[in-house]
Amino acid sequence: VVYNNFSDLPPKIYDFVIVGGGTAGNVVANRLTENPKTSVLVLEAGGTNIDAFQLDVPFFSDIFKFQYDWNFTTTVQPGLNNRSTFLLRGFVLGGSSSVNGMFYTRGSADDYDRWAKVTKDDGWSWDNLQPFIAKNEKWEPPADRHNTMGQFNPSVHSLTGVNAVSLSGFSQSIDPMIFKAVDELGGIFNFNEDYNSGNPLGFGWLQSTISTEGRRSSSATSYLAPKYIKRKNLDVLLHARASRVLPSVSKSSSSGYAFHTVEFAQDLDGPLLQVNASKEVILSAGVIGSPHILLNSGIGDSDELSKIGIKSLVDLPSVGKNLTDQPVVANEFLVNSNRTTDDILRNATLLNKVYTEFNKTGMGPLVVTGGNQISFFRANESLTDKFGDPSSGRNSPHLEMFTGNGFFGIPPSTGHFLTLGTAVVSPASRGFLTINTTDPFANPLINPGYLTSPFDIAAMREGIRIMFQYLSAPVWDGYVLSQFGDFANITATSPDDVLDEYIRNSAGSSAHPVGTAAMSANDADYGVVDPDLRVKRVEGLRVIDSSVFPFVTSAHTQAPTYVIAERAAALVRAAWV
Ligand SMILES: Cc1cc2nc3c(=O)[nH]c(=O)nc-3n(C[C@H](O)[C@H](O)[C@H](O)COP(=O)(O)OP(=O)(O)OC[C@H]3O[C@@H](n4cnc5c(N)ncnc54)[C@H](O)[C@@H]3O)c2cc1C
Repeated sequence: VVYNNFSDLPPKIYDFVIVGGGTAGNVVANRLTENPKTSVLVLEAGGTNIDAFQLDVPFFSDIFKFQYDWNFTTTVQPGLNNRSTFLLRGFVLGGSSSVNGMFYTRGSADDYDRWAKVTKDDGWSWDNLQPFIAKNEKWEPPADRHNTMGQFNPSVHSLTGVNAVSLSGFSQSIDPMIFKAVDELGGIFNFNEDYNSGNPLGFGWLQSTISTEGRRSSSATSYLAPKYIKRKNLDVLLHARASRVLPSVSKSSSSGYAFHTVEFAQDLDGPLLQVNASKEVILSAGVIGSPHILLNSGIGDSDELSKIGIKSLVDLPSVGKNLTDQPVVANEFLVNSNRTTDDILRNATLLNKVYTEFNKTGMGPLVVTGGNQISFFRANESLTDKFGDPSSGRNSPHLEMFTGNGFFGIPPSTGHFLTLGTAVVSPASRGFLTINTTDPFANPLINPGYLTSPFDIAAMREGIRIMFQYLSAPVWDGYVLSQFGDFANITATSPDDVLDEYIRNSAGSSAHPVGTAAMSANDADYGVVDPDLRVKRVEGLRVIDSSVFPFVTSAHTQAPTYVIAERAAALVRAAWV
């Protein structure tokens, strides 16, 4: 049952209280309540009262996201020519899965094998996670029911999971050109039938968390679908923003503390309320929310906490550290075509027409998120020889290039565009999150650390040069007219300092931050949670969300977050249920 007011909740002690009804939190809530004897309360800071138009229509996910995100203050970024940047997060039931770009990318097999190695838990390896990938994914035909033969490998997909995944349901005018260029060029531009097989390198058809009806599949629409949310043992309280977890005495934990109580507020000026969990509190408030709650609660670097007047209960210096995001640059080209997505956003009559089509049929240009392809590349060995290799292995990319059949974001008033975005998906840079006040509802301070490692800026330069190499394919002659904006004077042979200036003026977040409450081996002297995602040195508290990634996967982060949540739910069930 979904509640808006604490006073309406039934007077009972829940077995588990999950903080955050986002991507991971809803998976855990769903799986734990499969057992009718287990009761779960989810506390979600956001609501559900967001315009369904903008939540459901795939095309708008990246355009209107700013309206729904909790724009945390970030410190000015020295690496980005002193610009401030925002880290976007979903602030609504479903969390970031309700507002994200819906790309479904698992990363490479090596990414997970590295997790297994650093945690000394083989359960996190690619092979051992396959059942959890399958429990999450429900492969569906694309909205336009086109023939998908050769566009994906069915043997690496699951038809039986909860969260819908499909290929693009609308073919775009540039699709044939994208793959013609691949044929013309060969080499690193090889066609990859399925980048989700564990070997992502090359060019493939994009897979997205979109249903056959052309709708967004978020953790709210899938894991909290009506058949699940009606369970008597599953309650969700909206507009409930947790401030702290509160300690009690523990005889079994090395810190002497257990955390079974969550303090929260429904109205930031209103009273602080409390709920208890008889078994565990699970933090699933995301890469910003979870470490923020830990720090507010006195769990973090004891020196840093003491300095701002917070009583340190558990000295875990890794809380908030290791923040890893993937910097991205959207490179814009003016093109000789009016069959791009730009006019949809500029012409109200056209938008109305395609929206009516979408509403009636679940088809048309609104069932794509901008582009239909994705590609992944290794950086040249000279870079990894010089700076070391931050990737997880030889089959893992350092770079992504995505294609957009139009401008990335709101287009200028004239012109038709092709976007070729470049991102460093295996970055070496690390940022951090901290707090500077005892007010638990003040925004945390975030420094994403983009491009602070020399590898990352060199890799981004290489990504841009790879993009120019790709555009040298004959198929683009006559289609691409010129370059746009700050990018206008950049060439493949621009000197490094010119490229660096462009990159530092243009790069931003790909919205994939992870790692601020990272898992590590039981005997490691760093890390925040153990391989079972229990907060180290305390009793009764786990973190299950994207903050536990020890390293970012070399791709977008929702699929791995779902996989973490599926396995974590099984670990919790094994411990208790
Ligand atoms: C705009 C955007 C675009 C993206 N595009 C893609 C993409 O195309 N493909 C991809 O794979 N990944 C994408 N991502 C990243 C991906 O969606 C996230 O990595 C993933 O969803 C994170 O899941 P999570 O469970 O860690 O956190 P979230 O899903 O963000 O869930 C956290 C939840 O906790 C709630 N919360 C936070 N603080 C509190 C508190 N104090 N008390 C109570 N509740 C709280 C939030 O409201 C939220 O519901 C994108 C993300 C964004 C924001």
